[in-house]
Amino acid sequence: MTLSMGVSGGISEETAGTGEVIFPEGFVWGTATASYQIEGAANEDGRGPSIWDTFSRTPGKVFAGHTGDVACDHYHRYRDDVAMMADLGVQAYRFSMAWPRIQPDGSGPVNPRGLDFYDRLVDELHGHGITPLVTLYHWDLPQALEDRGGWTSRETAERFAEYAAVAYGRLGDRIATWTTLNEPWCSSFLGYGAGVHAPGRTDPGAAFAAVHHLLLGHGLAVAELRAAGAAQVGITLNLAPISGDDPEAVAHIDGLQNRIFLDPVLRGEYPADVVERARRFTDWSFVRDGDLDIIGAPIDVLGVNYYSPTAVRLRAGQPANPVHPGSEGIAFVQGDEEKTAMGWSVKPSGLTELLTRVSRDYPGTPLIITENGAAFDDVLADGRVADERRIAFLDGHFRAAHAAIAAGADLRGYFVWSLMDNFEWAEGYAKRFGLVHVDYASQRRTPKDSALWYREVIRRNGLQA
Ligand SMILES: OC[C@@H]1[C@@H](O)[C@H](O)[C@@H](O)c2[nH]c(CCc3ccccc3)c[n+]21
Repeated sequence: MTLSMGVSGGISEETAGTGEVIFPEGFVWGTATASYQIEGAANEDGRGPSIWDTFSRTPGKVFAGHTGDVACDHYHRYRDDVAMMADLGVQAYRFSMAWPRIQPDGSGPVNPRGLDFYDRLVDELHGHGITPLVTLYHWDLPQALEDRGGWTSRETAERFAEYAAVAYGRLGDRIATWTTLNEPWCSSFLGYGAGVHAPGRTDPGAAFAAVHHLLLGHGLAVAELRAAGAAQVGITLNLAPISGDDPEAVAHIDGLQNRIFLDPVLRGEYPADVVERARRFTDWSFVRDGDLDIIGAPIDVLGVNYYSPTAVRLRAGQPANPVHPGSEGIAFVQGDEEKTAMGWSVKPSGLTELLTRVSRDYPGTPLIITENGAAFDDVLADGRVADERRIAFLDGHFRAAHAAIAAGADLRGYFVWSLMDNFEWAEGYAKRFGLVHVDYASQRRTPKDSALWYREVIRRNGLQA
């Protein structure tokens, strides 16, 4: 079953907020994880160091000095984790491959034991009837490449395409859907601009160069995957609806958050307003003739990660937000909506707004929600986690996704972030996004109430009244 399966079947009468909601026949329900966040075994079987191994060891960068050295020990526990997914009725599983397992130095020699792990994982998934969806890059760049400029260097884009070909060569016969990057916005603006993610650089000009080379890597990898016969290729972008009274402020942030990625990938061009505003930080000389044709090569599916909307307003004297270069005078504001443990506003209607906007402005590309979920302060008591807030969060967002489908969005599937609690980047293990609770001392997994609820949603292909 590939995710490009045409959806058929009627849409039940939309009843906002309550009432029965049934998704189209063939809609795919899944869960998502990422290599550095769950695998552990950081120094095992030939894996090389990544920028997150380096960053998490840099004092002050990650909560309490947490690292991904052990994480959920998924590298050793994957069989039980896959069996747990099957028990939860999960139909598809989005995971990422660790480039440093497959090419420890990011180029040249391939580490067969690294490929062997994903071989075993994919066979385990198929053995349980779970469809794999792979992300080739979910932030764990081999450190050796960062030592040579990382994503600010064109060479990294070229090495990424070679890595994609190596991964496809071993697993292309068993993985139908290949997404290249997870959230180039994070890799570039958090990693090279604000410095709050690996590699921890704080240089807006470097961030724009990283944007381009990440996108170029995507395009070069798509060409390799197509040449090798991949059934479905795509990319995952974290996107958000941007609201505010000042059109210029909204356009500025919408440009940096959304259009700087959507336009190249789906239209083969950078948005002119973003290019102009960025000239304070870069001369864009890293863009070469033909690059945008490579980046804009057609894809089969766009992964959308949505968590929370963004609201902005003008505020005199407001310093620039380091994540958004050039955002002087623009304040990021939050309404009085409920907040998650990350401090993010809970606004399901933002998902409907986002999906309908993408469908309207970038028609013709099927969408899948590759991440949506929430961290709450879960409590394990008597072998149970009564995470009612997560159930309410997901219920609301599933209804919002259904409303987008009813409005014409070509949405094919939904992957809840995350299968299990895991290493939440700069927050370490302090934030829990999982449908399944992980006790890191014992590595015991406990499906939360939300996991049991999700099992019923999947069985019903929708929500009860
Ligand atoms: O923060 C929850 C998840 C991460 O665990 C995933 O690895 C990552 O793909 C992901 N992206 C987002 C939205 C963008 C974002 C990420 C991290 C920090 C702030 C914003 C949320 N999440």
